[in-house]
Amino acid sequence: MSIHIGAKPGDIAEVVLMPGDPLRAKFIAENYLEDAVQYNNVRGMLGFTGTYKGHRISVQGSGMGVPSIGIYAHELVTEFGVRKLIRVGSCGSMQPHIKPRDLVIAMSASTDSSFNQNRFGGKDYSPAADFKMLSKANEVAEAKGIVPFNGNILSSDAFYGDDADEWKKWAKYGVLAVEMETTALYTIAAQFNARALTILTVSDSLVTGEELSSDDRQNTFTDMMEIALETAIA
Ligand SMILES: O=P(O)(O)O[C@H]1O[C@H](CO)[C@@H](O)[C@H]1O
Ligand SMILES: O=c1cc[nH]c(=O)[nH]1
Repeated sequence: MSIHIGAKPGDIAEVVLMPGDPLRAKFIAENYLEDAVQYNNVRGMLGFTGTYKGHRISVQGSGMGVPSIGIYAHELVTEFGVRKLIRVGSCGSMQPHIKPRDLVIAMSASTDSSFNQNRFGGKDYSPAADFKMLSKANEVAEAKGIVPFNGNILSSDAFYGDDADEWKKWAKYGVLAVEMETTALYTIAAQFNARALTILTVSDSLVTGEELSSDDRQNTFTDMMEIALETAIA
């Protein structure tokens, strides 16, 4: 058992899906995993292990934001031997051609967080996805008739910022969408020689103001979940 994950050695699979929302973790376990067993309820951050097409898979809520996923990713890799982490999250689109329910795969993650500046003495580290998993996720998506948008995303510390137009600078430089965790996930995976990928479903558009409900965000992003599961077992 680690400080934040109440599992025993061996309870967690080598590959873990990580939604921000612990109830999205429960949805994935209930709808896709066979013989799923809940191994964590510390702080209500649910974690489950089961099998998907005969392969052992875990799904662990990460909570919201860089500090929270930083804790869970670190403990999964260093205390439970996890080797592959796939974030399955929601995001806000910054580009007019990327609409609600579209999929975004994060090749890299820019950030306004100090997480890596602190780590690298003020210098700029570029957290990047695992290329093999990124390629596989695209292959799986295309086989389902889905063409995801691949590119740079923003991991922001603030869901509610002060300047309503701040996102436009990032958008001008080609950033596809905003979420709150990937910069830390990719950095921690790199630190411990593990592999990480973020797949996101667009839950709202900063361009048009459209947004999906909380229930949609928890229970309906099934294309993303299925692509992540197929990538996980590849
Ligand atoms: O839907 P999840 O995975 O939580 O991801 C996004 O949603 C949360 C904000 O509503 C942040 O965690 C952000 O990254
Ligand atoms: O706009 C959004 C939508 C989802 N997640 C975010 O962090 N921002």
